[in-house]
Amino acid sequence: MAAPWNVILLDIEGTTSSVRFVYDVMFPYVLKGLDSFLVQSWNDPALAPVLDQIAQDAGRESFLAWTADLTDEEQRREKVATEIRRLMDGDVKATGLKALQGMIWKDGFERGEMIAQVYDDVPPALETWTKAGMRVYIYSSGSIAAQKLFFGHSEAGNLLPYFSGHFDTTTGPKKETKSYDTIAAEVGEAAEKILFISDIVTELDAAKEAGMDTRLSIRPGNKPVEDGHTHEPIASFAQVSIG
Ligand SMILES: CSCCC(=O)C(=O)COP(=O)(O)O
Ligand SMILES: [Mg+2]
Repeated sequence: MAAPWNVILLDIEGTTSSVRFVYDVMFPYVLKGLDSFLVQSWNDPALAPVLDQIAQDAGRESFLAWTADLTDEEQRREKVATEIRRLMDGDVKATGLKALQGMIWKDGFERGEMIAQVYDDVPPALETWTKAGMRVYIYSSGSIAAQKLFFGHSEAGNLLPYFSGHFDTTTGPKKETKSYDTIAAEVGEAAEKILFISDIVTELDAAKEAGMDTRLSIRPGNKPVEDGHTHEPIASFAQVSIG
């Protein structure tokens, strides 16, 4: 029997990997390194668009406009650091914050200070699905750069060869149907031929509204899910039946 989907689209936190790893390892790494990263990278041209994005996420036109009242670099860095801490306190999935986190995680993954946790059932499922001819994509609030660092440096080794591509919030928010329309168009598949797996019901609702098939990821430490949703739960990728 042919597989019911041509594409499998995966969330990361709460789906391929534990919420605990993100909150206990990855986020503290950012908070610890934030101030020194900003000092060291302040004149790095790669930081400028990220600072503009942080300002835009805060409702301002640009970093220059956002910090126009400040007189020196140190004050501007402090404003950025305060905003990053505020966003992280509220677990806001803002695009600028996620881009900055990815830049800070780069050293951590590349130096071996962090190794990404993935559930044991994930690598064999990626192998099975891709061998069966399906394409696998990631859609996470984590930036595409961060996703590549994460899966390039996982406990199971480099998992990047399994992925046909990556999506983040630059495609659109994960709780909006339009984002899933865009992803379907970009991967060149009818939405009905795409399975999206996530731990967040509102993300799955948006994907289903776009016509995608869905599975609700139930992993240890995930936020409890209220009854009344319409998504088939799975506790392991081994439960995804490809026929
Ligand atoms: C490499 S992603 C790190 C985790 C993260 O920052 C995040 O926001 C994950 O969100 P998800 O959409 O994968 O639940
Ligand atoms: Mg998630």
